Amino acid sequence: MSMHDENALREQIATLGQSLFDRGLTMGSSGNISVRTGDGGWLMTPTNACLGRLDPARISRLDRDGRLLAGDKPTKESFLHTAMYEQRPQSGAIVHLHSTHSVAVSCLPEVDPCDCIPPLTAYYVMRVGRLPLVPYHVPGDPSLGDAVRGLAGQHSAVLLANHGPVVAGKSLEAAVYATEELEETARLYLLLRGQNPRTLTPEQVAELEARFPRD
Ligand SMILES: O=C(O)[C@@H](O)C(=O)COP(=O)(O)O
Ligand SMILES: [Zn+2]
Repeated sequence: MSMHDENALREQIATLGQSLFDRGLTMGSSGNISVRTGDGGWLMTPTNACLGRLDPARISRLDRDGRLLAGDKPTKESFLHTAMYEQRPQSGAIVHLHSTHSVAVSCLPEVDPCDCIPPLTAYYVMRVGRLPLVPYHVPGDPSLGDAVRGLAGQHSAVLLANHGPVVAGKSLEAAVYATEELEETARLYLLLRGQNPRTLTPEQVAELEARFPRD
């Protein structure tokens, strides 16, 4: 990857991080973002950094073995990100947020751990699909990577119990869009809770999946 391309990616991470933060999709220094680089390594947001105020030059650059090459110490969730990439060669970026409604769903005792949010809308099916719950782990614990590894091959998004969503996309833009859609659908799900909403039928979901395959 040329220096020019790397710098453009650094700028894009900072711009989209600020956009997510400014719209209240993650707070304080929560959340992290990574993007795969052309040489098999990654750019990752530094640990304890606010996504709303990222300095592109300080974003961590890791090689294919996860060693830090440049920038600040990476997110403590680097294991989680690399575990997900390992299972998803088609994914170019990952976003993890503490977006309020998604976190709320991750705390509900009644959610189906194989599929936390029902197919309420077509766009949710197109962007996210089936969303499994990953049992609670201490943030940054390498065991979280192992837990995600078993699910990431089949799912581009997972929900960490009592923590938040982790969403992969072909590009950073795609991962951000899917994370936004997940958050809005979590909000709808909470709004409709107890009202027995009509969801899409399995046939409607299958049709969407055939016409709009996800990455
Ligand atoms: O919840 C956590 O502690 C992490 O998952 C997180 O969101 C922020 O950690 P860093 O990326 O290490 O700042
Ligand atoms: Zn987190």
